[in-house]
Amino acid sequence: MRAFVVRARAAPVDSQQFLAGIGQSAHTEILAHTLMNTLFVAQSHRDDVVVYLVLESTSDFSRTICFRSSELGHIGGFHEQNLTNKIAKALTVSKGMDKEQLRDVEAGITVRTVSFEKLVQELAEDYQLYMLEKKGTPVRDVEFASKPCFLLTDHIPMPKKSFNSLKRLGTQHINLGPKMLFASQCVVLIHNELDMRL
Ligand SMILES: C[S@@+](CC[C@H](N)C(=O)[O-])C[C@H]1O[C@@H](n2cnc3c(N)ncnc32)[C@H](O)[C@@H]1O
Repeated sequence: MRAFVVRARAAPVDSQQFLAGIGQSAHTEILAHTLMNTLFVAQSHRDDVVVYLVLESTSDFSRTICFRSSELGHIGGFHEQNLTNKIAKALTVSKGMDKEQLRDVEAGITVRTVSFEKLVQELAEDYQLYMLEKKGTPVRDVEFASKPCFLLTDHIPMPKKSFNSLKRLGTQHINLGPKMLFASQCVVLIHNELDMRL
């Protein structure tokens, strides 16, 4: 199993604001692009992937939308609008939720009011955490654990205080090369690196 967490610090948890953020300063389209490249391959989807999108621009709780590739039904197409609509639907379902509640959205998709910090604490019990960042170990020198979980951000960097808590959870840092890439490009390289080692 491969897990990916995208911490989207600029993404609104209100579904209308989320949709309005496409192509604007919130750059919510990043989430659709990353979702596309983590879950799908040509003519199919990967069957061993779980993706967590953590949307943090909120006046109450972060929303963590989870996509499990093995449980997803027919998604209805790979275009950006379809994927952003799936995220917006999960946000609508999450309206009025209290802290740390979970709701089902549709097959393979759930939404939780859980923070990034709490989520990674939970994931660290099952997975080896790897943070994608330019100062990390070159990916080709990394020996991956059997259950890796990759942590990425949107265009806003991980806050400094998160580095200490991630360190306590044994997070390793990975570099994917000299260029600053989009999160959606990082996940393709990670998948490919793992695919080549199978
Ligand atoms: C567009 S980048 C984020 C840019 C952000 N402004 C920053 O300075 O970190 C999106 C995600 O991809 C990761 N990333 C981008 N290029 C990378 C590279 N060459 N190696 C490792 N991670 C990378 C970043 O760490 C971040 O999690």
